[in-house]
Parts: sequence; C-alpha cells; structure tokens
Amino acid sequence: MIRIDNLTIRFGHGQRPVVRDVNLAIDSGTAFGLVGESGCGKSTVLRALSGLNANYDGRIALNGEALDRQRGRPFYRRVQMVFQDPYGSLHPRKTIRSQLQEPLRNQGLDRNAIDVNTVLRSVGLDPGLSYRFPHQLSGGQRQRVAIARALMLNPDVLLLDEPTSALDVSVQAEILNLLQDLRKERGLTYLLVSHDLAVVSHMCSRVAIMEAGEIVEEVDIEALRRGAVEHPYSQRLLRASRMYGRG
Ligand SMILES: Nc1ncnc2c1ncn2[C@@H]1O[C@H](COP(=O)(O)OP(=O)(O)OP(=O)(O)O)[C@@H](O)[C@H]1O
Repeated sequence: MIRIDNLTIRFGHGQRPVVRDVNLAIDSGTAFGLVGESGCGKSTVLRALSGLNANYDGRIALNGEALDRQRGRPFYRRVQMVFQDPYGSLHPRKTIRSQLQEPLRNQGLDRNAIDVNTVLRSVGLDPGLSYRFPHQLSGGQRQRVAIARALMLNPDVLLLDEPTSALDVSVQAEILNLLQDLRKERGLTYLLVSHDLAVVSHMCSRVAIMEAGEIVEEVDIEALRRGAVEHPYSQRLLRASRMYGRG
C-alpha cells in the first residue's frame, strides 16, 4: 500500500546523500518499523513521506498512486505524522480544542466537520481537557493530543517518529497500547521510526534496519526476536540492545 522506490535524499547540491536508494513496500493495515542508530536517516525518510520535504529523487506511492510533489495535498491528508516531542509540536498559547480543529481549517473544512470530543475520547482523554493549554497537561496527555490531532482528518497512514521516547517508561507502554488499539480499530497503517528494538518488536510485524542512509536488511519481527538477522550491522544493533535489556 505504501511503496517507496529508489528514494535518495541529499541536503545541498553535490552533497553525499543522507538517504540512499531506499526501497520499501508496506502492506495496508500493518505496522512497519524502521530502526537504526541516531543520524542514519530515519526521520528524513518520514519527512519525505509526510510532505515536509519534497526535495528527493525516487518515487513514493500510496495505493498505487504516486505522490505528486506539486499537488500533494490529498495525499498528505491521508498521511499524518506524530513527532517525538508533543510539546514541540503543539502551540503553547492555543487551546487544545483550537489546535485539534486546525487540520480541518487547513483543509478548508468547517471546524465542526469532525467532532473533537469524539476524537479525544478515542485517545482516552476527557473532552473537558480541550479548553486547556498544552502546559496544563501531562507529557502522556500531550502525546495523546498529538495523536488525536493526527487522527482529525481520518488518515490511512500514521508516520510515528519516536512517539514514546520522550515519555516515562510506564506512560510509554500506555501510549504504545493506545496506538496498537487505534491501528486495529481504524485499520491504520503505521511506519514507526525508533532506535529502540523493544518498542519496534512490541508494535511491528516487519522491520527494516538502516545504516548510514541505506536499508541493510528487512526481516519479519519473529526473526528479529529470534536474533535471526544476517547483516553484521543488524547483529551489532541486536547485541547492543540486548546488553541494555531492550531487545
Ligand atoms: N535539513 C537538513 N539539512 C542538512 N542536513 C540534515 C537536515 N536534516 C537532517 N540532516 C542530516 O541528515 C542525517 C540524517 O538525519 P535524520 O534526522 O534523518 O536521522 P535519524 O536517523 O532520524 O536520527 P535520530 O534518531 O537522531 O533522530 C544527519 O546527519 C543529519 O544531520
């Protein structure tokens, strides 16, 4: 359903590519993980998919329809992103309600086209919280708001960029479980970026391992759990994660 062919991204003419010749096919309704150490290019792949960066070589398609970089809006509406730091992605001086209505306004829709209260309840939040400002919420509540915001336009795909790494461990588990439930209820497709193999192993059915801008290996999650990876970099990543009890 999501298909990425020969994606190459460089920042600046003549620069070495930060993402090189990436090919991925992600089935509809599944959760796919993209792992690799800091700076390997994971977020750069997500930004191209979300439309935040239209400057790339290669082809990105959703349900067989190639992303048109000039007129990408309908595509981007179906693909929404959730960032690591919900504080950073929410406006400090706007109420939660107003920020949830923003995606509707940006698409030229009536702000009541989708009921904010229903979406808030679907992420486990009391609609009464919507009159607060971001600093009046806990970190976990803020991340629930960020997820609610991503759901406002009823997307098919969520791009999750380290969605729990800024949270306490207990809150992390709650948010991951919420994301699992939402995927099943809504038939969502996830592309989840994480440096944490435990998170990917909990959430995803398949995973691609990225090193220095390239996908070195793609495996089913059972293979990752068994340690049945072939590439030396994947083996190193797995060993390191087990050393810290996160594999
Ligand atoms: N706008 C930009 N201009 C120039 N270089 C950039 C830009 N954005 C990212 N980079 C570089 O591209 C490389 C990949 O960055 P990216 O954020 O995709 O990595 P990542 O794997 O997501 O890392 P992390 O896990 O730390 O978020 C890094 O070397 C980064 O410095």
